[in-house]
Amino acid sequence: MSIHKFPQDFKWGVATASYQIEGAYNEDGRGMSIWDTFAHTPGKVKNGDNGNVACDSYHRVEEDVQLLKDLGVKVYRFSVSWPRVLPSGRGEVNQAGLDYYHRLVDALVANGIEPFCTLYHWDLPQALQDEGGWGSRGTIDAFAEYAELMFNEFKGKIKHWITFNEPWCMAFLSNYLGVHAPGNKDLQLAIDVSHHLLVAHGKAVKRFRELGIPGEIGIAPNTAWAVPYRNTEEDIEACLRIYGWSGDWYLDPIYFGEYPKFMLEWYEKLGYKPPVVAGDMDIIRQPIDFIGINYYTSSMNRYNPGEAGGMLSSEAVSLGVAKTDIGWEIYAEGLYQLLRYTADKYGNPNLYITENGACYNDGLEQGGRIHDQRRIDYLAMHLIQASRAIEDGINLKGYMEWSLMDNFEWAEGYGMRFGLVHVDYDTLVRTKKDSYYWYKGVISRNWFER
Ligand SMILES: CO[C@H](O)c1c[n+]2c([nH]1)[C@H](O)[C@@H](O)[C@H](O)[C@H]2CO
Repeated sequence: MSIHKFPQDFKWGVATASYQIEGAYNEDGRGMSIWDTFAHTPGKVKNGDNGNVACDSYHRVEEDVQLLKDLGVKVYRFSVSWPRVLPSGRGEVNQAGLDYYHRLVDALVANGIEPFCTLYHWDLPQALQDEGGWGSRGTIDAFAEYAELMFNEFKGKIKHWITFNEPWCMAFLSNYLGVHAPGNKDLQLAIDVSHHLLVAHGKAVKRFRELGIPGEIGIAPNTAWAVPYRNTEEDIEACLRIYGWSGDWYLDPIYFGEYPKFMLEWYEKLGYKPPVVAGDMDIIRQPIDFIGINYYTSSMNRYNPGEAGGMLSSEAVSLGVAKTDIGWEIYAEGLYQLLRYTADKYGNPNLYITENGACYNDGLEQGGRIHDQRRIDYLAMHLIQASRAIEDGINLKGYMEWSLMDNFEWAEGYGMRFGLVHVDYDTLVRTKKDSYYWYKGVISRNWFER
């Protein structure tokens, strides 16, 4: 057994997202989002589930903040529903929507919890999608205006801002693989979306600085770590393309002002390239204050130019390790390797783990307890790697567990549970799981033994 410690000012937290927990999809002036449209389309989400009610957090601010307070978190990462504050995506503001976020932020601050705000966690106003969505350059300025509204409205109250959650999901999972809203399957569109969201990110950061907003701003890519099947140049490059797809493609333009050359050449060989307009790359490369790392799993990849290798000629093979209930392989070492790679490549910037967690569908047992020991084991394994990274000089500043509570798991619907708190979707009763109490102990001690 060893003791795993964390710095005194380490920012312990949990994370959620608007469409996954809020519900109240058509209340108090909220506009429709692409996820309302997608989830209401038969066949898109398992069991026909949708976020109409979700965890009903829109009506349960005090109850949820009490869960956060009891947990002892220092920060709470949540996202804003863009169509709840700007029903048409731009123009007329919905004051009731802003008032909801003021209630949430004020309750957090009153309880000594720092709000960590994600501006965009996938719920684009449908009105903007109707004009081309992220495939259109018009959405760039719409996002910048939305960001400016939120910066001015919450200036001094919210001091940690994330522009985008998981650009790769916004672009490729949603517009090339078609698994998420709006469900397109078009590689050039996905490359266009990636570029437009990067320009939008840069414009928002630029306004954040120009407005003199106190605090910090960053972005949270989803970074799929890949381990080479064989120690050959072909397999190593196959892994670099996997990471390049989801991480470098976004972080290189921000940190270096250019797309990763090896990925540009890969796409150009296939006949695709980003729609760069003069001045775009300078806008994108606004300095940011941190990178948010969302880590859940890794893959083992090998070069395969055939169909099994897909667009990247990179085939995933099993790591041969245990999987969570959503089928993702558990590979905590991958978190360390990812943190190391990111620190070495981008100049050891401030990092937060903005998401890490596990899907285990343990249910209520006699006596109302939920014994999710597998989640405790998963969290412990990954926190060991986080502590190791800090000891090795990596500027890891905080950890936000995914998720505070079970919630709408996108195309999987409500069947996949990631929460420290169980939600009964019939009654909306929240029940703290064993992992909630374990994590509460880690936070209060700032160390744990394993
Ligand atoms: C490979 O996992 C991805 O990085 C990822 C996993 N997750 C995410 N991104 C999203 O940011 C969350 O909204 C999901 O609920 C959460 C759990 O699926």
